[in-house]
Amino acid sequence: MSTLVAGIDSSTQSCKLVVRDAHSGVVVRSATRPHPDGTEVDPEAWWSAMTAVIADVGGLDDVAALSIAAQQHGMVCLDESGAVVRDALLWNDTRSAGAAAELVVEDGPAAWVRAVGSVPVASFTVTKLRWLANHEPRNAARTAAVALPHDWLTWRLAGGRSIDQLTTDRSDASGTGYFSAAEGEYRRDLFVRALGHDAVLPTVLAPHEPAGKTGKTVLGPGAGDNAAAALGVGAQPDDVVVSIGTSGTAFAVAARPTADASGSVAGFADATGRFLPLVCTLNAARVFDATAAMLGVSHERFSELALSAPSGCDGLVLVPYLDGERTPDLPKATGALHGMTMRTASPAHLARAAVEGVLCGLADAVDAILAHGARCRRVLLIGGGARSAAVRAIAPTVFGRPVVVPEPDEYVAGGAARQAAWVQLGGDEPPRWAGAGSTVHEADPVPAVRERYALARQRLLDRR
Ligand SMILES: Nc1ncnc2c1ncn2[C@@H]1O[C@H](COP(=O)(O)OP(=O)(O)O)[C@@H](O)[C@H]1O
Ligand SMILES: O=C(CO)[C@@H](O)[C@H](O)COP(=O)(O)O
Repeated sequence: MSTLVAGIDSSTQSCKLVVRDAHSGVVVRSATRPHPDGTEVDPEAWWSAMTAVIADVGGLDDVAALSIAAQQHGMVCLDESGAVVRDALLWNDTRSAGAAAELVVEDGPAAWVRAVGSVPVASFTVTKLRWLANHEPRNAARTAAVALPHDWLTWRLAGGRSIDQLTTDRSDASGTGYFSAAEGEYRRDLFVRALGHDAVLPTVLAPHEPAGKTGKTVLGPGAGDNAAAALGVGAQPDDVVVSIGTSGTAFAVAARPTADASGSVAGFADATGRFLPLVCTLNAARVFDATAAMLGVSHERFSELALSAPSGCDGLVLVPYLDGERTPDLPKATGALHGMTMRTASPAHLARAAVEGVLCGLADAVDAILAHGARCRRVLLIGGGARSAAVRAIAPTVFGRPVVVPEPDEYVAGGAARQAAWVQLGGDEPPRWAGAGSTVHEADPVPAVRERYALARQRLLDRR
């Protein structure tokens, strides 16, 4: 009988579960359930979605090991008894922008980078803790432990009773702003300075160290979703992965930590003991959702429209900061449409401007990763947005290089399953699974698209 393993992606918009054969990686069953909207969420909603997908696949009785990956940075505060203190503030909740600015001014960006490898922005857990201390001192005082979404879900699934049993992994801990990926240690001083007092932090497990059990199923340490995606897609050191999901991310697996005092590149850890320099934007696939909804069309029609407009949209440029922006750090920014004329006032131009605008932001992200030492043999494009034919076709014109699109799949859940297989089978490296098929998209670069975007973005910056 084959050995089965499972991986979960508790992402911003949904919970996905995939069961795979531990040796071959072949998918055996899968399920998805939605998460509620919003940037402030009761963790119980993640638990309900997760238990529902487990039930949907017929339970875990025949699953030897399971790992949970999840959206990074979310602040889950627990009291002494392990009860949730308040709704979790997610990575895309920008209310802590002022707290982030306060923390950066206190120490200076260079000191933050030396301490934890990143300059904190509103997404980072440490800024959310400072916001809590400033705005909800009673909730801050009740906080006896702070976990991330994947830590909390793993702990609950293990039947966690005491907050001392919380665990995490290096990849997710490195997104808190109080863990140094380079040193492999918490910076409790920074944690205490943000929250106002000390509290329990999850024990950081090694990349394939078990976190406990649920029934007979062994639980892996789990990971942040981007680190799990790197595992799932089998990223090599000279690959740059671009993910277009709720967030837009560009990241690479690196042997050494990065230190970007400008704050663009976050110095995260990966899920194998290496590093994961990463740039994250707040505006990605949901810009396509919003534009398609505005035009009253499906994703398929949106894609057809975008492909029917000329490259560069006759000068129409969308700076897509619909949710504010994280990179560049403009939490209060709004989107802007430049170059409206009688000619460009068409659904096709708007659809293409949305695709080009999101891709230009991600091309800047790729450049930032490369400027910090990553090599780029190929760009791998994943995430829900990569399901769009227009995105796949337009990406090489904007990135200025061929783009490899692995077969549409749940790469975060798949990476978590691969980690679970590693926990189950042991060894120095995660098991090798045959990679999914992929298509290579090539097109002549159109530098004018990025040039016009850069001008439009600068105009937005100048208005501030
Ligand atoms: N064909 C498509 N074209 C454009 N966007 C799409 C398409 N299919 C899915 N999406 C969008 O991708 C997003 C989901 O991507 P996913 O990577 O699963 O995100 P997350 O991990 O943040 O939940 C949703 O906003 C969804 O509407
Ligand atoms: O904040 C980051 C990375 O730093 C995001 O990538 C989150 O981890 C959310 O991921 P998705 O829900 O978009 O997959």
